[in-house]
Amino acid sequence: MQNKPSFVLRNPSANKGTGFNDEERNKLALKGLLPPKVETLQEQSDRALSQFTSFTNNLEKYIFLNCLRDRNETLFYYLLMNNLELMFPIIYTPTVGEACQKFGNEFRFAQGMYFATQDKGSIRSMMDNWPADGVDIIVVSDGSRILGLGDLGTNGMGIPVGKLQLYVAGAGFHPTRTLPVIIDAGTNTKKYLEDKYYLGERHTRVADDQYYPLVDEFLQAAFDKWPNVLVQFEDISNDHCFKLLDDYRDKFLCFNDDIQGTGSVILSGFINSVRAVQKPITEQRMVFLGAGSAGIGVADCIMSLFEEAGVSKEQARKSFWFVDSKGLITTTRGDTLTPQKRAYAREDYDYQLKSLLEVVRDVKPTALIGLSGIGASFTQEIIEEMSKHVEKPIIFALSNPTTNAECTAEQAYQWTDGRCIFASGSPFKPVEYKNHTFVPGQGNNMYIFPGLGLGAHLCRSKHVTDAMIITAAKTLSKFVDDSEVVTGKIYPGLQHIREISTKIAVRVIEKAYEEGMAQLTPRPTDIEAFVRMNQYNPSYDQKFNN
Ligand SMILES: NC(=O)c1ccc[n+]([C@@H]2O[C@H](COP(=O)([O-])OP(=O)(O)OC[C@H]3O[C@@H](n4cnc5c(N)ncnc54)[C@H](O)[C@@H]3O)[C@@H](O)[C@H]2O)c1
Ligand SMILES: O=C(O)C[C@H](O)C(=O)O
Ligand SMILES: [Mg+2]
Repeated sequence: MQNKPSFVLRNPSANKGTGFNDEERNKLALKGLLPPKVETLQEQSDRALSQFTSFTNNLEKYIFLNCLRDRNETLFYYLLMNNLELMFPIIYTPTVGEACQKFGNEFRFAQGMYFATQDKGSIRSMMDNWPADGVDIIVVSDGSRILGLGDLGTNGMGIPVGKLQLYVAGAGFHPTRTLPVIIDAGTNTKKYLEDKYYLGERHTRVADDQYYPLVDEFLQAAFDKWPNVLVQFEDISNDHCFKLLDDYRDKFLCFNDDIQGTGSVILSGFINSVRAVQKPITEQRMVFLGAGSAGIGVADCIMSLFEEAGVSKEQARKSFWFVDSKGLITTTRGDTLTPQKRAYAREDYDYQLKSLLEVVRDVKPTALIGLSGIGASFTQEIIEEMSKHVEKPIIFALSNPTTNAECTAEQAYQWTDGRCIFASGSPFKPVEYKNHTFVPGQGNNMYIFPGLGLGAHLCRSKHVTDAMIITAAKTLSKFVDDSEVVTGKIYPGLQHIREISTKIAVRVIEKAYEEGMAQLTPRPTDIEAFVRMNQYNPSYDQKFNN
């Protein structure tokens, strides 16, 4: 069967299904293998949308979409790009979280590549098995911290798959040139180790002396095989992710989405929140719940606003309070702090504050930023306490998926009597409160990584720099104008993601040339036209024309 031309019907990147016209059906020996009617992409998409909407369960919708992608990639991306707001919450956060948890049970076909501890020494040759001609972008996870759901091991594959679908739909990477990867270093989640359907290596996580060499071998192999590839580290637990970023950010074209992508998207939301509340950054008092990869990444990015305001780092740090599982992070609480936590540890506390409520009472914050993974941790008491002292509280419940959000949009608007500026990591529906419709913003790194990645890749940047991350944030913030900001809107609608990603890519490329990072010569004269020319758009036009 594989030798017959009709195998094209089983090749998702070549398949058009009923979209093959008569000439193609003759040429490719498809006569009789398809129903007679020749359909347009739009007609196929209409049917697929009606099939999609007939499912009442989100996981079934997820499975339907991924099976569609496995049959006809063009149709999948056409459908997705025409229904972004409806389908992003399915292929991405929050439904992708459930899909990962049930990955072993629902497995139908393999996507991407897996490199496990047993593969040590063979990774480079295994990469030759990847069927595509080239790879422009890899999203790699070890499954150790999937959203706020913990260590899912190999089940985490849904995350690289979903992120790359956003890279294609959101920015215009070519789908056949994307590669989702899982590095399987085991899992510490007993439930999966005992689950007969679990598909990963069945052992607890390997120690660092095995872990780091495995990741190193993967990276060396990837950049050897695909020298111009961009690698995005994703959902890697904080005992490893900071070191990996430090070790490789100046060696390879790579970045960590949870540290830097999140930093950038929340910096953008913060820039607009400051516009909305009309209080300068120097008057903000920020309490963070969670001091992991995302919390630290966000604070590091917000620091840039203080720098621009001429405030020293030492002084700026006094505007941040971090709470982790042990309470307020101070230099005096008697535990050993990681370097990232030490940088924000308060030196001015000779007493212990163990709970978030105590910290909120003590600090009277203007902004409360949740990146803890702990659902419902912004209680009514905490939010009401905060609201007593600030006219327009900034409340970001950023943990994913929805069940892990620190509070819901409805709770935030109700408990602040409609006064808060709210954003969440997972999408919430608009909230009706006191005859007003509040539209919550989605502070999710999905607004940043597609455009950042496209820009860095297209200009062949040597590295992803802090300046590019900040530029991406500022570019995004400009998509919300002053009249919208005053209403509490701090992020643009998802339907604009292509335009946003295009503009971010342009600004990132300009920054890369300014910083001497871009290796593409000559520099394109019209960078925006260059970006647009290189973006994938799903269409049947280009196929089988010769
Ligand atoms: N919205 C976004 O774009 C976005 C981006 C990245 C991460 N996130 C979400 O943020 C959450 C955290 O991600 P991360 O990468 O920082 O994880 P992490 O494991 O690196 O950090 C979690 C932090 O929360 C703290 N914590 C845990 N339990 C706590 C408790 N009971 N009380 C107070 N603090 C507690 C931990 O001490 C740690 O500092 C996840 O739910 C993730 O989905 C959202
Ligand atoms: O995946 C997301 O939705 C955002 C983020 O990268 C996360 O880990 O929660
Ligand atoms: Mg992530």
